[in-house]
Amino acid sequence: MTAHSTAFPAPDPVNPSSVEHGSAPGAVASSGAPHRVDSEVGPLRTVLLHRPGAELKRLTPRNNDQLLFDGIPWVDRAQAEHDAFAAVLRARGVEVLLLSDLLVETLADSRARTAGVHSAVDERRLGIDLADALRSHLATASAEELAVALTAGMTFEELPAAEGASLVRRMHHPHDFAVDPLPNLMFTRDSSVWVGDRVAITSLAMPARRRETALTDIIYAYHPRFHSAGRAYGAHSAPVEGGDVLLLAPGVLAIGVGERTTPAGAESFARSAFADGLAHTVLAVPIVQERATMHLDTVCTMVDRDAVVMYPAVRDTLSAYPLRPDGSGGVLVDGPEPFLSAAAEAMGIERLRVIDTGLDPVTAEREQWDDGNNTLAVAPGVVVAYERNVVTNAKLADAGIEVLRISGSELGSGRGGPRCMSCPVDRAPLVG
Ligand SMILES: NC(=O)NCCC[C@H](N)C(=O)O
Repeated sequence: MTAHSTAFPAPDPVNPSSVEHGSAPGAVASSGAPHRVDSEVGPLRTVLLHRPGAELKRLTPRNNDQLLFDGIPWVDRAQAEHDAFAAVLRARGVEVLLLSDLLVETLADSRARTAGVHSAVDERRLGIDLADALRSHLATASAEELAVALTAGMTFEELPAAEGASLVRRMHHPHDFAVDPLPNLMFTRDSSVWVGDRVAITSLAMPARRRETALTDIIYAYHPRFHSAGRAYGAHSAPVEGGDVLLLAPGVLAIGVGERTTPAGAESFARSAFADGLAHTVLAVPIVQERATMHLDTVCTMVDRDAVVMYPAVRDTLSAYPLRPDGSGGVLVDGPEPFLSAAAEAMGIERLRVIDTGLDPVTAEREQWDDGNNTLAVAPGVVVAYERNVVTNAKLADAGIEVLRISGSELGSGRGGPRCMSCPVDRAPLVG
């Protein structure tokens, strides 16, 4: 493993994001890193996916609600669907990075191992003795074994055998989780987001997902490919999830505020982006606090440099509070104003087009639930979408958008589509 040499202080192994990142909270000097994302639709060059694995096998009818799944996926089929998704991207020349591969490579670094073990072992749940035993066990596990424990979790019956009596072990059911699984890890969009040449480790709102950012944090801190990448935003700040962050144009962000991202999260993300020179305008966009609209990207995604696909039910009501820097480290707040005109103004275009999906309200509601509006652009006017959203896809095609259809019958049970399942790490700039 390459030595961890950066232009900024080495992270604290048990808390990589604790590094002091420059002037504003979460800010560092520009790294000149080779990764950069300035828009939603610039030709996609590199993307981070997570092929679902053993963590999905932890889902049962007793825990699926708490673990944020609407059903119990058929795991082999979900993996096949995900492989097909990755293949579609590769066929378009996209470099696909798989989170588990990066994690195993990262865990070759002893500081990453320390941080990974620290994130997984919860002394409040295990008690001192069991926590110590688990730490020792994981400390000697191979990188591959540790990566599985970190992603799929561990049950009490999977803990290493121990001498003596432990009340904790004796009173827990053998199938209780000693380390929680992370079945939502495949929604890589939410746990980190690139803005310009910096990566923000987000702050996830739901308890079932919080530990995901420990993994993205150590990957970006210690993987040789990323360890010099600049950071944006503070990983332990107010909740912001990547599904709420849309890069409408270079310097223009929209941040959904609803079930996941809070007003404080949107405001501090904006403050950090302004301090780092990553944005001149952030639109804070209120969305209904419901599961169906958990993130902004469940109702609106960009399909071209000046066009979005949007859930018709919100088209006329979506609003925005434009935030701009006040020049002395603060944030000026305007609005609320209609989202579409506020976005167009900030983007410097005459109009932000909404592809007219013209759906009847029932079909629109069904296809929104199945992530019809959650498309991933691989280039301007070219998007990946779930094939099941037949009507939305047909309307997109009618409007001249090339739709690369993928199957999501099993993947969709986690309530996330192609955008949710992808974290763009590098996009070519938009020219012209
Ligand atoms: N950006 C997204 O909309 N991500 C989908 C996340 C689905 C996951 N089951 C969750 O509830 O967080």
